[in-house]
Amino acid sequence: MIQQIYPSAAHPFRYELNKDMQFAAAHYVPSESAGACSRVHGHTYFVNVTVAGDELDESGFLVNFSQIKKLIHNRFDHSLLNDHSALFSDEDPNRYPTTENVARIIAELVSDFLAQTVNKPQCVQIFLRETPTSYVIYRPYAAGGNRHE
Ligand SMILES: Nc1nc2c(c(=O)[nH]1)N=C([C@H](O)[C@H](O)COP(=O)(O)OP(=O)(O)OP(=O)(O)O)CN2
Ligand SMILES: [Zn+2]
Repeated sequence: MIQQIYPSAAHPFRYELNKDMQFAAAHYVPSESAGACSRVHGHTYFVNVTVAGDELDESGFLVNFSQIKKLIHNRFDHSLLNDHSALFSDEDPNRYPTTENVARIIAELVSDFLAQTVNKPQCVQIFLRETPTSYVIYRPYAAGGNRHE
C-alpha cells in the first residue's frame, strides 16, 4: 500500500515495528489566521506509527499490527476530526486538529493502549502526512529520554 522510508527515531530498544495506514477525514482549523484551512475540507491522511521495545508478547509480537490500525483508522476514518470532542477543541490551539496536534494525539492514543499490554512497548514516533507536500513527525521522547505530555 504505502511504500516509503520514513525518518528514523533514535531509541535504545532491540525491536522496532512500523505500521502504515491511511484514513479519510475532514477538519477545519478554527483560527482566522489559518486562512482557507479555517473552512471545512478533507484529506486522506497517511500515518506511520513506530513502536519499539525489548520484550515480545505471548504471540511473539511487539504489538499486533492490526490493533494499531484498529485504534487509529477505525476511530478517525470518514469522520470530522473536530467532532471528536474528547480529543479536539475549538477553544485551545493545542487541541485544534492541525497536523501537529493530530500527530501528538495519535501518539497519545497509541501510548495509552501500549501501556495496558503485558510487554509494554513504547510509541517512539508518529509520521503524519496531511497532503502530498505536507507532513509532521511527532516524537514523544526527547533525545534525552524525557517524554513531553
Ligand atoms: N503547520 C501547519 N500548517 C498548516 C496546516 C497544519 O496543520 N500545520 N494545515 C494547513 C491546511 O489544513 C492544509 O490542509 C494543508 O496545507 P498546505 O500544505 O498548504 O496544502 P496544499 O495542498 O495547498 O499545499 P501545496 O504544496 O501548496 O500544494 C495549512 N498549513
Ligand atoms: Zn487541512
